[in-house]
Amino acid sequence: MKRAFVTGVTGQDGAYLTRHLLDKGYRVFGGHRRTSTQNFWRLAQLGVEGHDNFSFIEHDLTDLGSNIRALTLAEPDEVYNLAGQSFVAVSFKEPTLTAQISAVGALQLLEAVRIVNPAIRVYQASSAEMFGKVQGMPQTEATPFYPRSPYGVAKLFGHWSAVNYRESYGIFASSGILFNHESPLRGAEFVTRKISLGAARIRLGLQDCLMLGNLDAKRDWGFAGEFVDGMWRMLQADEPDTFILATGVATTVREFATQCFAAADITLNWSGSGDDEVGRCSETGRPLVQVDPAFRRPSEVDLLLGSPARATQRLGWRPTTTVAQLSRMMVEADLVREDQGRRRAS
Ligand SMILES: C[C@H]1O[C@H](OP(=O)(O)OP(=O)(O)OC[C@H]2O[C@@H](n3cnc4c(=O)[nH]c(N)nc43)[C@H](O)[C@@H]2O)[C@@H](O)[C@@H](O)C1=O
Repeated sequence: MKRAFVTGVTGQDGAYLTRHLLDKGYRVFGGHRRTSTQNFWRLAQLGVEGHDNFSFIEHDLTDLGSNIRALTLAEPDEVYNLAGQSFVAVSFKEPTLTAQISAVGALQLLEAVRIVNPAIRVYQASSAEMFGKVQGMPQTEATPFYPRSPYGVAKLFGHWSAVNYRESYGIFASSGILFNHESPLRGAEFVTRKISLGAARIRLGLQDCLMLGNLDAKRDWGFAGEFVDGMWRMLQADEPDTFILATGVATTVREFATQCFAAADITLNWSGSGDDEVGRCSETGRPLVQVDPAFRRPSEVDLLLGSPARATQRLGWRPTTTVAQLSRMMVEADLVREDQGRRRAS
């Protein structure tokens, strides 16, 4: 039975990956940092919490001793580093914390692997945010990096640390440069889930209007449930390397909102521009989506579009969920959850 240690197990990717590994017969240890309110809803929803082959390990990525302790307890064949401060907007407000977790934390984990057992295979969660102000289209593993946020800068440090430990110590450390990947388990602060939740709540009469920032930003959005399989495949390859996981299709925030509202049976008509742009209900003319400049960022990543060609050729990884299917899946899940919440409240 293979053993895996997953950091950041309570997040969207941690939950999907752990489910994936359990389905493949792994014994999985999930690292989580104690907080005053527990955050296990994703693990409960996927049937991970309480599974015979799953255990939690209390763990702090930024603490070398904690990393060594976790690896000594779990004795893993594979480590997946998914822990981090993953919200780009917050990284502008908490840049040092972001760097401590996503940059230095990644290094501390690699260092612990080197000390405890250099034969452990490591997956480092890198990010398309490292491409930032993009230097090529579509972005490939050869595209130069140009991060535009403290988050992107921190992720770049983690990425190069993985490459460096591969080259310096022969550690099997693969870096997955993942483009945006979403699901019904996404946190509500990220734009896709904010929109799917807003569309569902407006449909159910629980909310009047949805406030967004930059509607022109384009992202390459895929389904997180498929991306975790790409992570796993990276650690089954003959050689460690850097791989992009993306769909190769980019969509604007505006178009994603249009699709989500359509999935909630509401047609949006857009008018105006800049901060005055409005998405109105085609039947009533009511403004349902408006712009709040507070949701704009000090520096924006306008467009991310990745090529998954290397992952397809070398790992056999191919995403199949379209952005239309993704938006529908997310809205349908939010309609059910919000309706259940409404019934419980009444
Ligand atoms: C690859 C990368 O992917 C994610 O980072 P992100 O792309 O920043 O994700 P997001 O959903 O916060 O923003 C997407 C776009 O949408 C724009 N946008 C407009 N209006 C709102 C708005 O109201 N809220 C938010 N959050 N964004 C908005 C926003 O300005 C940006 O252009 C993380 O998983 C990250 O961990 C990661 O690695």
